[in-house]
Amino acid sequence: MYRKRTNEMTRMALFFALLIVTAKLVISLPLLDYLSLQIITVFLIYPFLGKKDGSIIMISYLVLGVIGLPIFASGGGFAYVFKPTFGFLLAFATLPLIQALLTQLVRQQKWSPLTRMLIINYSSLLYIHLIGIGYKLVILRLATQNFAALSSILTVTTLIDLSCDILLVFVASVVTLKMKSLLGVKASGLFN
Ligand SMILES: O=C(O)CCCC[C@@H]1SC[C@@H]2NC(=O)N[C@@H]21
Repeated sequence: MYRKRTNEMTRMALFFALLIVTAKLVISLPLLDYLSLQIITVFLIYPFLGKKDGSIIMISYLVLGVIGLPIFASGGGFAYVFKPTFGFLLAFATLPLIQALLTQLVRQQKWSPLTRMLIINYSSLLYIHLIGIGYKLVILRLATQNFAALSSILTVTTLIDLSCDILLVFVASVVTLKMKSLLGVKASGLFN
C-alpha cells in the first residue's frame, strides 16, 4: 500500500516536471501565443495518472503558476490570468475530468483501442481549443480598440496551433498505447 502510493507520487512528480519542461519548449507566435510541445505531456497525464492524481497535478500546476512560480510558457504570477493563453491553462486543469467522462461514454463501443483513444483525445483537443480560443477572444477584445484588424492574425495562429496539436495528439495517443502494451499495466487512468 505504502509502496504503491510512493510509486504514484514518483509518477506524479515526473509528470509535473515534464509539464514544466515542455511548457518552456515553445516558439513565440503573434498576439502572445506560443506554439507549444506541452500538449504531449497534457495528453499523457490522464492515461498514466488517472482522474484524481491527474487533476491534482493539473490544478497544482495552475495554482502554483498563478501564485508566482515561473512555470508557464513565459513566467507566472497573477497577471498571467490576463494573458491570452491563460484559457488553455484553465482547460488543462479540467481536462482529466473531461477525459474520464469521455472514457465512460465510449467504453461500450466496439472500436479498436487506437480508434477509441483517438476519439477521446481529439474530442478533448476540441474542448481545449474551444476554451482556449474563447478566453483569448475575450482578453484580446478587452485589450484592443481595433479587434477586427487582429482577426486574420488570430485565425492564422489558431490554424498553426491546431495543425501542430493534431499531430502531437496523434503521437501522444500512439505512445500511450505502446507504453500500455509494453508495461502490461491496467492503471486506473489507462484507456481500456
Ligand atoms: O502560456 C502558457 O503557459 C500556455 C501556452 C499554451 C499554448 C496552447 S496549448 C494549445 C495550443 N497549441 C499550441 O501549440 N499552443 C496553444
